Amino acid sequence: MSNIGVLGSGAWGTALAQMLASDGRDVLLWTRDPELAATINTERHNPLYLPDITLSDTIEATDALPRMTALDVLLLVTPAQHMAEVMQRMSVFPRDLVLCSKGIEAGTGRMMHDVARDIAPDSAIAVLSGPTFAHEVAAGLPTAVTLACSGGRTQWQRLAATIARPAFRPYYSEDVIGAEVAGAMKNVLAIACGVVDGLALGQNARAALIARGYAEMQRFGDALGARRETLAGLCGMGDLVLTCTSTASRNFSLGKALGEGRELAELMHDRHTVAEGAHTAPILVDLAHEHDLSMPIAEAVRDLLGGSDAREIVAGLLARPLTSENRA
Ligand SMILES: NC(=O)c1ccc[n+]([C@@H]2O[C@H](COP(=O)([O-])OP(=O)(O)OC[C@H]3O[C@@H](n4cnc5c(N)ncnc54)[C@H](O)[C@@H]3O)[C@@H](O)[C@H]2O)c1
Ligand SMILES: O=P(O)(O)OC[C@H](O)CO
Repeated sequence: MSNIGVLGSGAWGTALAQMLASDGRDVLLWTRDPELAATINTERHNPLYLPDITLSDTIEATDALPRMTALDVLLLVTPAQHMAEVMQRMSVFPRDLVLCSKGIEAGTGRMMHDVARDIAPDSAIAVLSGPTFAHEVAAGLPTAVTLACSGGRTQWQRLAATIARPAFRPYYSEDVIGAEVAGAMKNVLAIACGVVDGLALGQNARAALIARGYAEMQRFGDALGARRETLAGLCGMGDLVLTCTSTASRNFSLGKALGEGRELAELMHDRHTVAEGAHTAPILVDLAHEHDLSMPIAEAVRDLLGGSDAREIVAGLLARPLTSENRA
């Protein structure tokens, strides 16, 4: 049986540890906070990020990064902007790294698999992504994800046996870049849909935004070599359906609050949880420009986060010239 660990003890890392431990397996959970490690080990709770779940006895929390090197499989679940700095503090890496964060590194434009390959070139990389609210996974509710394996079927056979549980179904893919494009972009589109909700623009507008946002995802994915069928799957359309329609999404909620007129600085100051789309939107637009792509919804989110007025942004989107639905 593979030794497995999880790097990052926010809501998603903790939920994944709980899911993996649901069959009695030992799971090592790394947290950067020694006090949180002690709380998890003694009280079986993660009070800040997953307060309503009693954690399994077979989860051991640790703040000792060197312990994470001696595993077979390591799930990386830090916020995207912190993955490189945490990985750089490790000198040896497990054979299989499973990337579970959704975002693009600001400043460099690296996707998470680029970061992992740069720092741990000898490990086999997989991406786990899909419609997965942490609290539902932690509660054992049925969930399905894309598991994109750079090491193909051989890696899949190792990982599927390690990660699948009766209520947690990974689906095989080899399209690492597609899974990453989908996961990063859906967060940006969820902010846009939240704004529509905050401005009370209606459900037609939200559906239109999801469909036109999906067209931007396809355009960006084509430029980076993603497969369209990946974007149509769990990690793309599946996660858009979830995140663009629910206030349980941090990205959607952030957009909604902005649409209601709250200030970004105040919203960011008050939060301890991550809304990845806020970090991804500016670099996504930069990358789109590099590839000469039209991505007006991503640009709208970037502008909103930069302080532009939400109603003016919507007016600008609606005033764009009429065009073909299926242009490249
Ligand atoms: N929560 C979900 O439902 C969910 C589901 C799927 C994917 N994800 C993705 O998982 C990733 C982690 O999100 P989350 O929801 O677990 O986070 P979270 O918002 O619950 O918690 C924030 C985490 O960031 C950590 N952190 C803050 N500053 C840090 C630093 N300088 N270095 C390292 N870590 C730092 C905190 O310790 C904490 O663990 C994100 O990319 C997110 O998009 C989340
Ligand atoms: O709360 P969000 O917006 O970060 O979304 C969480 C997950 O990515 C949903 O699949």
